[in-house]
Amino acid sequence: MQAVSRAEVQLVKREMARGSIVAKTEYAPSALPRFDRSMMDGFAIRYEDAAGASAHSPIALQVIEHIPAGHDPRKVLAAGEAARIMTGGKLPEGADAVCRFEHTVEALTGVATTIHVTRPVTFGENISWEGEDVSLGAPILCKGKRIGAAEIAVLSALGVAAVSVYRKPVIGILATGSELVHADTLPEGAQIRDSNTPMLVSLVEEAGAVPRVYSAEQDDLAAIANVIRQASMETDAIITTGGVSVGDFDLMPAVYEVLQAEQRITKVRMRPGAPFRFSIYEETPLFGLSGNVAAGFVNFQLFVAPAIRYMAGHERYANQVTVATVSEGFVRRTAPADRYLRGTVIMKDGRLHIHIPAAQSSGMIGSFIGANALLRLPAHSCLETGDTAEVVIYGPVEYLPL
Ligand SMILES: Nc1nc2c(c(=O)[nH]1)N[C@H]1C(S)=C(S)[C@@H](COP(=O)(O)OP(=O)(O)OC[C@H]3O[C@@H](n4cnc5c(N)ncnc54)[C@H](O)[C@@H]3O)O[C@H]1N2
Ligand code: MOO
Repeated sequence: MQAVSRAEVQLVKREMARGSIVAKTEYAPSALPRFDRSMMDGFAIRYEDAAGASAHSPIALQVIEHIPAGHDPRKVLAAGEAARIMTGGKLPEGADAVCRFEHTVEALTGVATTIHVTRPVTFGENISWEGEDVSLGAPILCKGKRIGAAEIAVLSALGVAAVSVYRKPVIGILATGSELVHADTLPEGAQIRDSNTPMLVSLVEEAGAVPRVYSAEQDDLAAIANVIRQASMETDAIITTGGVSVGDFDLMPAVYEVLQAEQRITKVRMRPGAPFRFSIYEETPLFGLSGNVAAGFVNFQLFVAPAIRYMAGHERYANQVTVATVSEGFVRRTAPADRYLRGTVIMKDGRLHIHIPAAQSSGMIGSFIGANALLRLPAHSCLETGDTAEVVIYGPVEYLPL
């Protein structure tokens, strides 16, 4: 990760912070709830007053006031008294429990001045005490963690209007290849629709960054170099697809030469995605992915996603690696070089299992539908049904009932 750096810290409005990563741990400026409150519709009482109450020998209490949510109690509750209180209502001084309507008689009319409690309550029953949810000074946002709906709810409840987060990195995307047409264009002859660009837009967003799509006069070295020059001034990193292998029109190596980019990685010993390249141009990282759609997907998950998460400020930016058991129906396989097999991991009987489809070619994307993991088959190893193997999980895992 030395090759990429964290984006700068900025203050953003609470509602704009969703999906961003916390740059500075935030502490609760006040307690939640702000006051002792009722969790049920019922009567605030002194718990000792209801000791021994039952349906056969109910205990009578005098109703002294009515406390809807949002209203301050006006009276102090004494022994033998009750205050009609609604869920969320502020507990009157002197009360230490709430007896719900269902455990009283004559309660539901709302006008009774005396109620009969038919069940004892314990101290604090149906009460949420001040600070019980979030105590004053407790950490509410932790550095390096992603902000989601729950964090935004807590910030709102505490009135925190803005938070320090890392700016979401902007990632340039450039698909190369003169055979490509836009996904909405009807391809003619041997043309193909560009599926890498929309795929990368989604992957970049999933990784917590902002995609910016570029286009260049295709298979024109100077034009591609110019677009990269321009993009390097507007983005934090650039992803290209295609043209990284040894074909007659595979221009990316020549583009890096023209740009005098510092080439750090020119090939990786794995499939799919062997021709992956990583370079630095004017301090901007350039990820050169294979044009083969599955190869590009694998390159992205293994190398680009962790780098983006790092730039975005994630504390745990590395891929999630664990082990899973290969499910029924897998045809025994060996690998001359490290191989990543796409598959679907599920949790069953308390263990992770992976189903691996037969279609594993670098140019095929169909078998990625519904997949959530890549199984690593190390070079010169053999894999069959029932074996356990290392898996990189990149999507949500379904849990089957036990
Ligand atoms: N003689 C050799 N040929 C190849 C080698 C090799 O070592 N020697 N490597 C193979 C491997 S492995 C891969 S992977 C591919 C990599 O090719 P490139 O990354 O240079 O990609 P392209 O040639 O530009 O395209 C490959 C394939 O993908 C299609 N493509 C390209 N861009 C898109 C896009 N945006 N959306 C959808 N599909 C795209 C393109 O039409 C090609 O079919 O090279 C092997 N060859
Ligand atoms: O490395 Mo390439 O991605 O196998 O086909």
